[in-house]
Amino acid sequence: MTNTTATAAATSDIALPAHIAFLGLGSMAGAIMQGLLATRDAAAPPLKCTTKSAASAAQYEAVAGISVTSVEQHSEANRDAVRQAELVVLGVKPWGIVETLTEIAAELRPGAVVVSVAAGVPLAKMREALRQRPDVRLVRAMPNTPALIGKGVTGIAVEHLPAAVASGQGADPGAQAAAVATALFSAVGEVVVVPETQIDALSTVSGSGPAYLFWFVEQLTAAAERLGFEPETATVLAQNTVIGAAQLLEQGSKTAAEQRAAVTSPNGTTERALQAFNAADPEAMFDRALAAALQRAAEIAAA
Ligand SMILES: NC(=O)C1=CN([C@@H]2O[C@H](COP(=O)(O)OP(=O)(O)OC[C@H]3O[C@@H](n4cnc5c(N)ncnc54)[C@H](OP(=O)(O)O)[C@@H]3O)[C@@H](O)[C@H]2O)C=CC1
Ligand SMILES: O=C(O)[C@@H]1CCC=N1
Repeated sequence: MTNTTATAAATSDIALPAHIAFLGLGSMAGAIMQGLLATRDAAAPPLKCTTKSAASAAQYEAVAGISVTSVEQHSEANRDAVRQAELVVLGVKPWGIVETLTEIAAELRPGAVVVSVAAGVPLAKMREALRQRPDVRLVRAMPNTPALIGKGVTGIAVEHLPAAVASGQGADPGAQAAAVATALFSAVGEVVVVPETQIDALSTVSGSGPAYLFWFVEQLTAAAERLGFEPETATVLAQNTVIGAAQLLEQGSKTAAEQRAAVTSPNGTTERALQAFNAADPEAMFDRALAAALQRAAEIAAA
């Protein structure tokens, strides 16, 4: 497990609660749910999941180990899903977080841990929606979609409760909540625990990061097509190059810089290509892109 900023609990020390609910099961929460399912004991209680539409719920009809109910078909779906849950994952869009928390506030099991994966929604805003439930522990998480195949990277941040509230909850409720969230996200990849002030910045790197890589593949494919390759061939060239290179990195014997050096013959062709890329000031381009993502998170927080 990687950890650069603060403490991340060891996976083996933590038991994942038996009763888990997922409210919202789209690209992100669906990936976490399916990644988790792959590691879960067949005898474990079903993961209780909800979607907005019946059509989305129907996509999971044949999946064993979960029950999925849509709010469209059953207006009580979210409230029913959380009643027994020790751990609740909020997988709705950022603008649905407060509404969903308000909806489930009275039904949450005492001491439940509620984890939001929403970009830009601060813990303080979530706490405001759950102000009548100081017993419930809140976590902000920023996962990414490779969680689907157990290769996710997730940043988590816990709230710091006022001393008066925290003292009524036994030893360090924040640490306990972090441990539960770590147990969840360790099942689907790497976990980094950070202060909440860093979670939006982390999101611009690892939360959005898969999209940057897919965009790179699209760009390389299109460039190959402009060089005259058929679309199918261009896709094989670009896509398999990125997959192969990522797997070399995963082997871990060399850093990215060392792997790049191994491809780049002195005065060779790759060197010329990299010089052309560097002439476009990639540092400024990356800084601009990540700053734009950070700015959007701030806008969501202020909305
Ligand atoms: N996509 C990503 O890579 C990442 C996303 N995130 C965060 O994850 C969250 C979800 O994003 P994403 O998965 O992309 O979005 P999606 O639109 O794919 O998923 C949203 C899900 O929420 C469901 N939903 C909407 N309203 C309700 C409701 N009232 N009750 C229950 N379920 C509801 C939707 O159901 P239906 O399908 O029926 O509309 C859908 O399953 C966002 O907050 C985002 O910031 C975080 C990290 C990475
Ligand atoms: O684009 C988004 O808002 C979400 C957060 C990080 C990745 N996807």
